[in-house]
Amino acid sequence: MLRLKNKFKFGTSTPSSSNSSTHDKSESPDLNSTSNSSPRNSVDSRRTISVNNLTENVSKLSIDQHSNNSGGTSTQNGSSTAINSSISMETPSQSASSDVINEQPNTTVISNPGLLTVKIYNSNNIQLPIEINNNKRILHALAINSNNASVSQQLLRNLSTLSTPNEVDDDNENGGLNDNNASEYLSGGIATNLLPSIITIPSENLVKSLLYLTIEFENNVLLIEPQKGSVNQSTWNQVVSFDVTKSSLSNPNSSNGSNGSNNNNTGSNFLNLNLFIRLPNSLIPESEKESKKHLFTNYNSSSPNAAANSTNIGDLLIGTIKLPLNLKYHTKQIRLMNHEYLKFNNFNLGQNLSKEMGEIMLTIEFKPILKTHLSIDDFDLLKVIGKGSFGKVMQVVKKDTKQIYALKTLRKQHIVSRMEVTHTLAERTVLARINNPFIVPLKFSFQSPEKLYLVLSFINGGELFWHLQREGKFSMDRSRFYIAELLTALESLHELNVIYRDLKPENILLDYQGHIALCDFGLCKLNMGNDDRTSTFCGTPEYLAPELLLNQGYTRSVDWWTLGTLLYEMLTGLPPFYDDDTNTMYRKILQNPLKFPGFLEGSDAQDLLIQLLQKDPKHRLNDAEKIRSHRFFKDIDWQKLLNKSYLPPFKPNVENLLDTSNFDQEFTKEKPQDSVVDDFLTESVQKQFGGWTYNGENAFN
Ligand SMILES: Nc1ncnc2c1ncn2[C@@H]1O[C@H](COP(=O)(O)OP(=O)(O)OP(=O)(O)O)[C@@H](O)[C@H]1O
Repeated sequence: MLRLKNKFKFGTSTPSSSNSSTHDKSESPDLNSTSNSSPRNSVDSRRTISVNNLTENVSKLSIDQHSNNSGGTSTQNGSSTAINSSISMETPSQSASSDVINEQPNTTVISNPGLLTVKIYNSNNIQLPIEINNNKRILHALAINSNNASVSQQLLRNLSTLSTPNEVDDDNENGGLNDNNASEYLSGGIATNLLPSIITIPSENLVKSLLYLTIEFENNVLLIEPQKGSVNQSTWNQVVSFDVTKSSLSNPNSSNGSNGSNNNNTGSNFLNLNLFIRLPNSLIPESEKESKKHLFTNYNSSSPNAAANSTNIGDLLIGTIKLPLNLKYHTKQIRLMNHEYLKFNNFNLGQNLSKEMGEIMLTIEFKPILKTHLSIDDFDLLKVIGKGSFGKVMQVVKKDTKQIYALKTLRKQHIVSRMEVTHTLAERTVLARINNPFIVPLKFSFQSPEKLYLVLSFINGGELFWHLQREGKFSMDRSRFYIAELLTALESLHELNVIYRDLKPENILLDYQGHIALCDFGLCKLNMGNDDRTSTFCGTPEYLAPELLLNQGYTRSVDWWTLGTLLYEMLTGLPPFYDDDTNTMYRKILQNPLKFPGFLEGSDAQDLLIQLLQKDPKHRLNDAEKIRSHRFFKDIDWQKLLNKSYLPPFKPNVENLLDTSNFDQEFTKEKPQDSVVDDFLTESVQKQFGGWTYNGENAFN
């Protein structure tokens, strides 16, 4: 059975719309009805239900078409105004709402936002973490594709003298020398030594460079290739830049909890460099493919393509550099590192071994940017990549720094008329506060009189929903990896007293490397302490926890129920109580026992699922630390996970940061434009959006 994606946010259509699904909290599902209101195979079968409960009701807001419009820009008057207006978010009409973080009036501005520039000069002594096949033919092919004629000639000469006629080619039992199989194998470890030290790096369009380096900062990943040289020694001469905003302004060492799990300030404050080699498959011995598979970018892919081509296990990770950056307090341009060599380490060679794999020379500079106001004119619009409930999501490039971002636009009038002001502000507030490596980072937010804009890191590996649909289900290892990253994301939200409430594959993106990036914070509930209860009926039908359906009030425990539901769906292909008929599904969630397919019987996963999918929240595994300690995760080193030091088991097919092939063509073929709208909102309505603008300056400690 397959389900299609929910494209509409349930409950955000206009109240007058016949299709409106906005329920008051008192509106609990009619469990006696058998109406097929959410057919599995209809486009809206995975819809999010968003309901404003009475305390969240902002229905007092109205659009006065006749009043004078002076709002909208009034909040963009500089940093102190931005902070003040952020505090004044709790306007009279929202004073009863608890969906506004109680920010401290005396919060200090801790730094300026700015630009981080990394210059990469050259790398030396790069080693390979595996033995490679002594295959002369492949080395020969690489040599003739080399961009360095003299090195190429030298290698070809060396290769001819290194022939070992005694080595027998698999395809030629006579071992004779002929054009097809001429002594393809070299003796001993010659090829392993030759490759790093002699093979030059092809640079013609036809052949990709053997080496490439990914540089990641706050989930923005850039890929660069060397200009010339050998694998062992190459010249890069590349410059890359990153916008620095809130998450990079905090001290990376300040809040790594004692158990290595407190993660509000981990991960994103580091510059991560990963050096890979595109090693031809025929150079990788089968034994190395098996024993070192975790060093390859697609080691555990369960995709049909990977199965069909099991020899393609991806690129090989040579080593990693993880550099903590403390950019606090720099008000002037500063050089943080000047032509320094940093060592690559490989942490995945087993038994807690970390092996040096060579070095690279860098210069790192930080330059504060004092421009405080952004507008749509600061961006070039590249592609439409999605549609949200209140507007488009576009791939854009920031004109000054050339950084690629996702720009989410939200039309104020739609937000107001659908009574979603509180949820919308909550989304911006959570995104600005949170700092977890598996949550899509907010870089900036700004507004015009008609629209709100969120500038987010552009995550282009596709939705987890899409990958799950394509592959049916995921392997145990792959599911564990995603669930572990999501567990830390939910935990960091809970540490901020935020409930997420809408975990589902549609809201989970995969980044360039295959790590999780949780997005869409439109249903978050703020100021929810450990045992605080709320009662808004919202979420997605398949993922609703029993206590939410019973309308008896619920706590943050609903997020652990949804985590269990998601794990079940990843492992089996469907959520645990799935039914085409929504009300039947609700009844099953409330009444049916949890059933497992045979392959899960007796597994650690089954035990964890039983504990997460307890219908009574009192009996549920409700504590992030306890979940982490469950034996399902026994092999996970959580600090290593937070450091993104595990190579993801599946690498999405992404060419580069501009690549939009993982997005629906329905969107990408649309012309990207910021549509002109003629909405008119009163000053009091504009005031509701006062705290929206964010450029890193109003970061809070
Ligand atoms: N940071 C991002 N990088 C890449 N694509 C993104 C990003 N954010 C959103 N998208 C794409 O845009 C689509 C719509 O975005 P989003 O999920 O935030 O909208 P939505 O679910 O309607 O949001 P809302 O519930 O706030 O209306 C996503 O499904 C995703 O494909």
